[in-house]
Amino acid sequence: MAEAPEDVHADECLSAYTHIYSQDLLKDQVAFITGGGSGIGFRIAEILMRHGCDTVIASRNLEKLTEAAKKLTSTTGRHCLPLQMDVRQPDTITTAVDEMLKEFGRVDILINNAAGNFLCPASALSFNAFKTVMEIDTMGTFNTSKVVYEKWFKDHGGSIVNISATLGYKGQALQVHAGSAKAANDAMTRHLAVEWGPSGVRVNTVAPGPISGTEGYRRLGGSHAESAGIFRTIPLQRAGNKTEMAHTVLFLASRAASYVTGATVVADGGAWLTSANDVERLLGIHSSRSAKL
Ligand SMILES: CC/C=C\C/C=C\C/C=C\C/C=C\C/C=C\C/C=C\C=C\C(=O)SCCNC(=O)CCNC(=O)[C@H](O)C(C)(C)COP(=O)(O)OP(=O)(O)OC[C@H]1O[C@@H](n2cnc3c(N)ncnc32)[C@H](O)[C@@H]1OP(=O)(O)O
Ligand SMILES: NC(=O)C1=CN([C@@H]2O[C@H](COP(=O)(O)OP(=O)(O)OC[C@H]3O[C@@H](n4cnc5c(N)ncnc54)[C@H](OP(=O)(O)O)[C@@H]3O)[C@@H](O)[C@H]2O)C=CC1
Repeated sequence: MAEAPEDVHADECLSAYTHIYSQDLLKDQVAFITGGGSGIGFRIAEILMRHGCDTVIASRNLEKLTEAAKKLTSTTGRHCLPLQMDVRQPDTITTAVDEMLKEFGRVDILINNAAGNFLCPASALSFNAFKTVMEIDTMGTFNTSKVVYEKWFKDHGGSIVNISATLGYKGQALQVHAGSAKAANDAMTRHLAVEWGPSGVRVNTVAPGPISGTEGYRRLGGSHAESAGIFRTIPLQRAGNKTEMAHTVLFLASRAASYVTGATVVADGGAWLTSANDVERLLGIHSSRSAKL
């Protein structure tokens, strides 16, 4: 199996991190990261901070965020502010963005990383379940982008990076809710890039494949897929890791990508190019089953 650079399963901050980009790439900038208290969002916060950035990590669970912010601050020496917020509730976003501007006086980068997902056959998916995932993934991305744009980016410019997924590129069983929501986000990226470009705002997306060491990966049967050898059918023959996603985000967020906007960068080891994305077949689950998974 092809080897993954950096630690594949580390839940803690990276102990021996090797810089790929200049360490002051984001010096004195501020990033707002939704869902930054865990998984890929946490690693994005860490890598951005290791490049000179201060961060706000925002989601629903303040206890988790506070613990994460402590770790991030002590490991990187930059300031991380944890703020409670639900991307489905615009009022909470407004309050969080106001608090960030009060604390830091600016924001340069927005990472729309928060999402909700589970495996469920379309026939068993309730109307409310589909709506819930659309509200978190798609509306949540729009809500947060709009608040940050109105309050800061409109007058100062900025960089937005959305986190999508390649799972819907060919269609995939048990994922109609998440695949639809992420596809809408890819379109949103292009629309907002066109509308907000004249204000100096770049809008891009990173589309991951299976990324190990997160709650999302566990929920979607990642460990099972791994031990069953399923990822060998991916061209790079493995799941990706959080650091690899964070590096792709860092590129798009930074001045290294100053002429890139409206782009979706696929970071999935080539997974969607092969026929290996038939989760139903690979995990031995049948969509005729009516029970929730
Ligand atoms: C990892 C890949 C593994 C294997 C793949 C194998 C091969 C692949 C090879 C190549 C493929 C290439 C790429 C694809 C790979 C990866 C997958 C891509 C995307 C991954 C995305 C994520 O990881 S997103 C992050 C995941 N994390 C979370 O979800 C955490 C946050 N989640 C939540 O808060 C909840 O789970 C929530 C989303 C349900 C929202 O909570 P809440 O607002 O409290 O809502 P509820 O009131 O609980 O529920 C609302 C309605 O939804 C129904 N529901 C809830 N859970 C389920 C379920 N499990 N199944 C069905 N329905 C559910 C609930 O009943 C409510 O509906 P009612 O009608 O009852 O009201
Ligand atoms: N892991 C993978 O294999 C893949 C992941 N992705 C994408 O990467 C991103 C991160 O996923 P991953 O790290 O795996 O998942 P996690 O479950 O670890 O992270 C999801 C984060 O979203 C936050 N969140 C969920 N709902 C809300 C909400 N309503 N308001 C604010 N925050 C919320 C959660 O925090 P809290 O509970 O505190 O609210 C949590 O921190 C997602 O966009 C996901 O779709 C894409 C493809 C594959």
